[in-house]
Amino acid sequence: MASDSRFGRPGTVAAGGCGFLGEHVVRMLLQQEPQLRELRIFDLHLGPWLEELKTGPVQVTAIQGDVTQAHEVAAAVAGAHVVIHTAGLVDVFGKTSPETIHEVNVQGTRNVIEACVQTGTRFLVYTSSMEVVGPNVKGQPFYRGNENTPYEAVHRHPYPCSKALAEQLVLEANGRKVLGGLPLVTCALRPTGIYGEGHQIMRDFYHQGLRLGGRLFRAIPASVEHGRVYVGNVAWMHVLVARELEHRAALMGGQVYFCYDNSPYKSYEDFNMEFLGPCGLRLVGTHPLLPYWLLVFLAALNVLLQWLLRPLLLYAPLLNPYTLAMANTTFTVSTDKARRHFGYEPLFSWEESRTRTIRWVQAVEGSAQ
Ligand SMILES: NC(=O)c1ccc[n+]([C@@H]2O[C@H](COP(=O)([O-])OP(=O)(O)OC[C@H]3O[C@@H](n4cnc5c(N)ncnc54)[C@H](O)[C@@H]3O)[C@@H](O)[C@H]2O)c1
Ligand SMILES: C[C@@H](CO)CCC[C@@H](C)[C@H]1CC[C@H]2[C@@H]3[C@H](O)C=C4C[C@@H](O)CC[C@]4(C)[C@H]3CC[C@]12C
Repeated sequence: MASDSRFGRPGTVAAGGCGFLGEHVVRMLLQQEPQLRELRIFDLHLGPWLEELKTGPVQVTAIQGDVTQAHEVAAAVAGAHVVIHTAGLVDVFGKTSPETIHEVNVQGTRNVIEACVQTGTRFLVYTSSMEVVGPNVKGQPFYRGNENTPYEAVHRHPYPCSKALAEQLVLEANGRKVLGGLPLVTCALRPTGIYGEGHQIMRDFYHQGLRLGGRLFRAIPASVEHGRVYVGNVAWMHVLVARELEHRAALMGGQVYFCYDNSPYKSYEDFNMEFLGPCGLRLVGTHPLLPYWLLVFLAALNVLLQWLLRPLLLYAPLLNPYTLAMANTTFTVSTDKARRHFGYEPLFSWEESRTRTIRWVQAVEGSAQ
């Protein structure tokens, strides 16, 4: 099949295309890629919204499959031009075993790479994470750093460990010969905390606020900056990379890029209030209402409760030692590498990202007003 974009781009695979980010990637591809002829959406759980896509000009195929099953991945990837791999298990709450996280995130990514090599797919875009860098186990701040900022990237938690290993596999695969003898071109994108329509944790905070009578209580100092990026801009960056990898293989192959936009630098809680505030919630306190040692104690208690209750039920609250450390450690990026390498500019301004997110929270059932 011709891979010259003048004749239309043959198959694009969106692995994990039914997830929070994946759905935005799929919709962005359909909106912003006039050359797209065929889109395969590969996911363990297919969403009902896929049906509406099947009537458009692009041939959309939904494939229910598991990235841990090499043959299923190979069948989905065969003959495709590019794979955008956003499939993964995002779990920092102890819902899933470390073995399963490793299996899906690391072995799953290995299967995607091998599928590209065996079937002759030349371009692979991988969704990595800021957590490949940090925050590290020492809780050292990463203040407006870029892709070259020195930082001791040491992790113990299964999720960042799996993302780091998978990213390494993807970068090492750059240049491998695929079926037909041409080199594989790979690239990893590292979003910070993504927000926007469909963000489950934002939904959880909103519901928690409603349960607490329209209030949330400050737990993290306002001075701790946490990197956030709008889902539409993350999706746009994936689409641009998928498009440009072919033309700028020498420059972009084997590279990592932080995902960034013009979202403001704020603490995790203050940032959430940009959306939850206009939906009727209030963040109580200018300083943390509980002393840090008590939060550490409660986080440790939650781990104990999770362990004790495991035979009976899954207890996975937002607060645990890892999420507390993440929320309490400054980690923000400031970079223009994506602009320099492939002309990325955010598609959505901060105002638009904010408005869209607020509209979505307002539409989430039940309003505080
Ligand atoms: N959400 C964030 O803030 C954030 C930040 C940085 C990086 N990321 C990365 O972005 C990617 C997408 O994250 P998300 O927030 O959209 O998560 P998500 O859970 O909403 O989406 C992941 C998708 O992968 C699919 N999936 C899971 N296991 C699978 C398997 N075995 N086989 C096939 N599909 C499987 C899920 O069904 C889901 O549709 C992940 O790789 C994650 O590590 C997310
Ligand atoms: C102590 C609580 C008081 O309100 C606040 C807890 C907040 C945490 C639940 C979240 C703080 C930072 C978040 C993570 C961060 O945004 C980046 C991530 C990277 C990505 O690859 C997956 C999601 C996440 C780990 C994200 C998860 C939720 C937080 C830990």
